[in-house]
Amino acid sequence: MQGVWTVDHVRSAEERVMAVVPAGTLMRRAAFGVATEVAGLLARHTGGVAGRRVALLVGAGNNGGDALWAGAFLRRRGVAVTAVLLAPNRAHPAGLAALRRAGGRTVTGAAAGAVVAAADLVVDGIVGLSARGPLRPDAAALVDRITAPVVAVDLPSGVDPDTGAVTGPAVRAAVTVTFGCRKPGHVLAAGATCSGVVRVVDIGLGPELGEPDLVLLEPAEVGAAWPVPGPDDDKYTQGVTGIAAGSAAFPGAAVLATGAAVHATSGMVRYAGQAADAVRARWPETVTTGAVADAGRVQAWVVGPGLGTGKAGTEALTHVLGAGVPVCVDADAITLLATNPGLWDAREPDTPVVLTPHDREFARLAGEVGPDRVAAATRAASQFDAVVLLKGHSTVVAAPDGRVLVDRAGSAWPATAGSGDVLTGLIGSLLAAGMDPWLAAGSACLVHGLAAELAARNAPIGASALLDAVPDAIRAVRAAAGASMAAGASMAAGASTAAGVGAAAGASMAAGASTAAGVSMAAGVGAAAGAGAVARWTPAAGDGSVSAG
Ligand SMILES: NC(=O)C1=CN([C@@H]2O[C@H](COP(=O)(O)OP(=O)(O)OC[C@H]3O[C@@H](n4cnc5c(N)ncnc54)[C@H](O)[C@@H]3O)[C@@H](O)[C@H]2O)[C@@H](O)CC1
Ligand SMILES: [K+]
Repeated sequence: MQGVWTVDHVRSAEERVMAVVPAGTLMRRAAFGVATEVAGLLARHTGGVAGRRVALLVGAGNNGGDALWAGAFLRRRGVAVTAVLLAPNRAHPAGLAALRRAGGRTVTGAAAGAVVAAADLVVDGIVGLSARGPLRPDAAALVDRITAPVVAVDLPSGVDPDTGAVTGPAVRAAVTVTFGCRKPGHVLAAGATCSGVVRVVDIGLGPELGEPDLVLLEPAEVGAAWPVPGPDDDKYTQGVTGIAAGSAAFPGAAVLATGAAVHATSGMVRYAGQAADAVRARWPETVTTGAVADAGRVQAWVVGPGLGTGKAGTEALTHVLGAGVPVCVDADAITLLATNPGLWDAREPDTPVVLTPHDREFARLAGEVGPDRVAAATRAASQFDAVVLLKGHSTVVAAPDGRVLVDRAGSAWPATAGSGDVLTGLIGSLLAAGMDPWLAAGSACLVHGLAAELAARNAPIGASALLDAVPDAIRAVRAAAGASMAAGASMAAGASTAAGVGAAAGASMAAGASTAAGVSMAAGVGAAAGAGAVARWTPAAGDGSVSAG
């Protein structure tokens, strides 16, 4: 898992480190990381570094200081650096002096627009961890003039550092170079999109950071935990998933949710409901009945997709909540709980529940999501004593015990009708296999996003295609896991680290999973989908971090 830390925790860690290192050390480490990334991008994409034009957008604080120091380092490589001072009287004094000593130029006011428009690359040092609200009008007007790729310092300006919310104009970076660790603004809401590829520069905060506030699952760990049959297994030992979904009006939801459970594990799937004929026709390996009461024993239930909110749906929900096994509650079942909270009384005490609302369902169940998606999901998880998977481009999964993970979709391809039914079926089968509900929800989400990318290959898809790609997605995460295990084994056997890393990188590329960079999981798909300039500037696959030197 990769950790993500809130601004308060980053600041505390910074204070502790700053107390024991000479003044200015952290800023110079940070700035050196920015300069390294900028020089690398210039070299790879313009064929050189010396003589290239870099514009620095410099705000009033230390974020601008980082940009100015980075400019000073870039001058040593012969880059033509011009700093646009947005608050000339408050620009970081030491950074400004360093840039000027190194031969960098500064501009203010009306001359700035032309400098920004003519740059080969723009560095965004407008505002960082102290950001409040969107870009101010003067900065927004300059950002509008940018045609070159942007490297954001620490965080794209205009993005809320702790929620990723963007409420007005914001910088859209090709690369964000951040310091010490990822912050929530890099992975949540619109901030995840504005950040582009995130590079983490080690400035020595690591030992002081403590437990992360959020985590990101890695494809390799999902692959390692994915349940597959062992030599002693049969169809029952791997968990029987019950699907209470679909109706005469919506048989498709039942077919999709059941299909996901069929693909996810080798355990048995029982379907119960009004779409039994359609399910049996498409998935002959399932056992079908007309009502949940007749379904027989299962190890987890999925309830809701296409179920309807009438009498049959209410009866099905009441039955599964009282069955004493984990339940994934989705779609119409969420609406039923929202409109009739008394239905919660049917829940067998201690039954693990996973709720999978999108924003409108969440609002019905627990009030408006608001700008802080982590706070909303955490609040609902505690209120309902359930894992809450709040869907979005970045999906937040909160457990009642306070654990929170974020799944940053590598693409928007999962946004298609029926996609949620597939996700629910995946979660249900992982619950039936006995996986921790929070991990089950997060793992299903990661595989679901990867399946969408593999299916789409850069063209729109429907949920059936996504479903068909689930086995390939599972193969990919299992291959990533195999590669890490092989790498670990060879390192333990005394093989060189480089060989291990190379093997892992090769295997994850073969698997279509670009893991540590956390960018598009289907290699190349995300880059190809981006706007021309951004795609051209997407960094080469790397390990997602650079040394501060
Ligand atoms: N504290 C440290 O140890 C380190 C900090 N570093 C840098 O310092 C940054 C934080 O610096 P600061 O705390 O000085 O603050 P920032 O540079 O983030 O912000 C400066 C000022 O901008 C103003 N502001 C807030 N929102 C704005 C908006 N939307 N538009 C325009 N102006 C806005 C505020 O008055 C704020 O004080 C980090 O993001 C990072 O770049 C790095 O140098 C690494 C070390
Ligand atoms: K910034």
